[in-house]
Amino acid sequence: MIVDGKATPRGRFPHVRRAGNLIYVSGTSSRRPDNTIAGARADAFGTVSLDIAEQTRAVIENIRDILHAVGADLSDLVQITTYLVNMNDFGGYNAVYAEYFDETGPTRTTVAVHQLPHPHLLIEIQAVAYKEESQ
Ligand SMILES: N/C(=C\C=C\C(=O)O)C(=O)O
Repeated sequence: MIVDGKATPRGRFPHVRRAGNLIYVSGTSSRRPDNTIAGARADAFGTVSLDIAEQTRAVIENIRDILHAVGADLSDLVQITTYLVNMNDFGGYNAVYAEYFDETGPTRTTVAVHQLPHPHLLIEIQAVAYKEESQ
């Protein structure tokens, strides 16, 4: 399913797919529908500054919007995989993450990757939720 109002996927895949009671959310970034990136800005000289806290918050909010489109919420998440470009961002990411989730929340794996699909992206999250179809 492609979710109205979210950034168009940059490939032939959906934002989200339900398989029975499981809901799979494709890797999601802080990209906005207009293809600008929350947590990335350039000054008058073109110097780019990237903010892991802002990007992490935007990613989680994007996932929340995508889950809402299929009748689920962040509280239904059971598993998260996070891709960071730089493990030096782990602390900033972890602090924002803790505003949304705790030890009763989804299992989590965080890894560093060489690159993400845009040079201004610091983080991408892929997630799985469990929500009974009839609910
Ligand atoms: N999930 C993928 C890319 C996501 C990019 C974005 O949300 O900006 C993919 O290429 O598999």
